[in-house]
Amino acid sequence: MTTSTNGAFDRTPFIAGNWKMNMDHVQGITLLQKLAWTLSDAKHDYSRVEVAAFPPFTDLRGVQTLVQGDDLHIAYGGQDLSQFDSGAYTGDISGQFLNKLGCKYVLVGHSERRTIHNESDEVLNAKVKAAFRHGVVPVLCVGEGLEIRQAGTHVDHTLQQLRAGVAGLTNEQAAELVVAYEPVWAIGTGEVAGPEDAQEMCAAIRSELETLFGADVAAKTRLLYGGSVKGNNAGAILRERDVDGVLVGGASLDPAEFANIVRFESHLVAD
Ligand SMILES: O=C(CO)COP(=O)(O)O
Repeated sequence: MTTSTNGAFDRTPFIAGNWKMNMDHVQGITLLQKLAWTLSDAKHDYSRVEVAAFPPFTDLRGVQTLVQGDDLHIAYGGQDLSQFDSGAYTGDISGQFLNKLGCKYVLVGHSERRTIHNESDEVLNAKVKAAFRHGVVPVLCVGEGLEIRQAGTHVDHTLQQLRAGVAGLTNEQAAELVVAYEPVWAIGTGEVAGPEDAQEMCAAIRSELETLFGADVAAKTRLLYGGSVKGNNAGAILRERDVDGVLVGGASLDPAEFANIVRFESHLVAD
């Protein structure tokens, strides 16, 4: 169980929606508004389960205006950032711009960026540091492809990505960091890793963080699972001891479904 003996979660659960390249800025506002209404109707307690959205860059200003105007407690962030601060980097977005737009978080090293944009571990480590430099918390994504899973080397592979991504961080930064384990074979395929697969990897990640930064830090870092998470499987995954949240793709585009995932505790009680 994620819950400790006193019934409280060890770490605040974090439910995040990665919209990927979906939702223009008008559609994005509507989606966020519907999500906020649904959660408000359900009297969701945001201090108990944190909610975040990762819209496309072009939506962020509208999201900021809505969140501020309606005093929403939904956090938001970019899906990527530049490893550089400013200058001649056409098409890139600085962490400083994200901070200015009120982004609390930013995704770093999503598998779609690692593969389609060939982002190396070295670049991703620079992006993690750039995020911290600009006061934005990185959500570092790690995870193996199908061949690696079939070869049985998925833990080694994922921990190697982790070590490269967090190299040079301070203990304080490592405690604040969020790590998302997203096995590539489970992304957008409907093929969800079993709760025990998510737990196996999250436990291995936590133990590696303990080796690198000490037990106090590792006890604070939040670890997410991502890959075909839906309302009907989120509860079982989130029940695992080392899984502190989920990073949701497709299902985050449906406000009712995503709200269902956010409210996973009500399903646990019903079990
Ligand atoms: O990549 C993901 C989240 O970042 C997962 O996507 P799906 O939930 O659509 O499988």
